[in-house]
Amino acid sequence: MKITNARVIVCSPGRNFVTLKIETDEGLTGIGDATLNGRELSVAAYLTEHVIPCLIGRDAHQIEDIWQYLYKGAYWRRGPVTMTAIAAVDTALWDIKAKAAGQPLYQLLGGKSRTGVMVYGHANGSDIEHTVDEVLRYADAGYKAIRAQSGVPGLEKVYGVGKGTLFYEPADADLPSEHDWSTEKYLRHTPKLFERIRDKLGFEHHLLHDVHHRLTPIEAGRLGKALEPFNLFWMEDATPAENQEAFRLIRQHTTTPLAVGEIFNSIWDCKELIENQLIDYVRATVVHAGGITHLRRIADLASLYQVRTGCHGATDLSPVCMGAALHFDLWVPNFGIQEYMRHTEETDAVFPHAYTFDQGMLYPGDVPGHGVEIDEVLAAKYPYKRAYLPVNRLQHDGTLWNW
Ligand SMILES: O=C(O)C(=O)C[C@H](O)[C@H](O)CO
Ligand SMILES: [Mg+2]
Repeated sequence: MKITNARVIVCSPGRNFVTLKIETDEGLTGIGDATLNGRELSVAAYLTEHVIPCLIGRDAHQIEDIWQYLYKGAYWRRGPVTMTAIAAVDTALWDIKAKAAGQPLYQLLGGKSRTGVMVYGHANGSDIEHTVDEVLRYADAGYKAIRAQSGVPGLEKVYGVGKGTLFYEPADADLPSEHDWSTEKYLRHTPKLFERIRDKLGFEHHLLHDVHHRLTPIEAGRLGKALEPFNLFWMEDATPAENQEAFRLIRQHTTTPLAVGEIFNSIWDCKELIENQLIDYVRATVVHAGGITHLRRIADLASLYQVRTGCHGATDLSPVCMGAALHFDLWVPNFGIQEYMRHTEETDAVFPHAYTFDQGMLYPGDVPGHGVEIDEVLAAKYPYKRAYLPVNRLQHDGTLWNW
């Protein structure tokens, strides 16, 4: 089956998405997500100018060979733009292969390892009481696992706190908006938040928290220790992970489980973290980590060290990534949890999908392929709009910090 055509579709139904569509001489098509939040057009150009010309005429069934060809063939290897572009090709080809087989994608990976995919939702509020109410609302909606983020007294805007809707969207301005940050205020506040949530909710539900790279390793150790009585499922991105060794210091101080990896794009970003058992969950997902083909390699390495998966699933990953990730999740033996931030109605309309939510679980559906399509006519009604994530500056002197 030959690849006859491929094209990039950029649209903004509520937020920006980049989608690659591959066509074959047998009439089968497949799509892959290529969205890199805030840098969307770089991946679109990379695909259009540098990747698509290499695909035409190749055998769509040779997924591994095409993966190696694009990875080694680029010479430069790795990096978010390259790996997102490769992921889009890889996802579209798995979609085509599964459609050709007349099977849902999870069957080609090895079949179901579980009945459904446990997800966590995002509860957030302007203060502790508001966040507690939101957590209870998520519990009432059937979620078994809930991430809690709250506004911090004395800070105007913080990561993870939206405007009270289900659709938190941080890429909110055409140039980065500026937030202020105080580690001291955050560290004083966060244990109180989880104490109050456990008081009201009890211990039946999983609770998660995203530090979003804003602490140093020793501060993260302190927070992890302070959160131990509240039994977190994980503390995420406790410190920036470019230096994988940094996690050793956190581990020395706390038994709160650690998750990291939404910004990783290859196995090399997490090799030491996994081999030294410095983390418990790896958060890489299909779109930014080289597609199903590469994510599977990461998960297999992780399984040797009892590290489980916890795929990233924020709104900037399109329903195409979510669909593919759910097939991966249903199969992967060392599955942990899947993040699930709901997309807007406009987004869902542009990307009709087979996956469904019920009682805190997602199900990828049983249609052939990954089960997500794109309505190109509708997509054309939502042109690209530049949108950036915010930056953080230290409140006391304006130093640029991690957001
Ligand atoms: O979903 C999460 O855990 C995030 O940290 C979301 C990220 O801020 C978002 O995907 C950045 O584009
Ligand atoms: Mg995160």
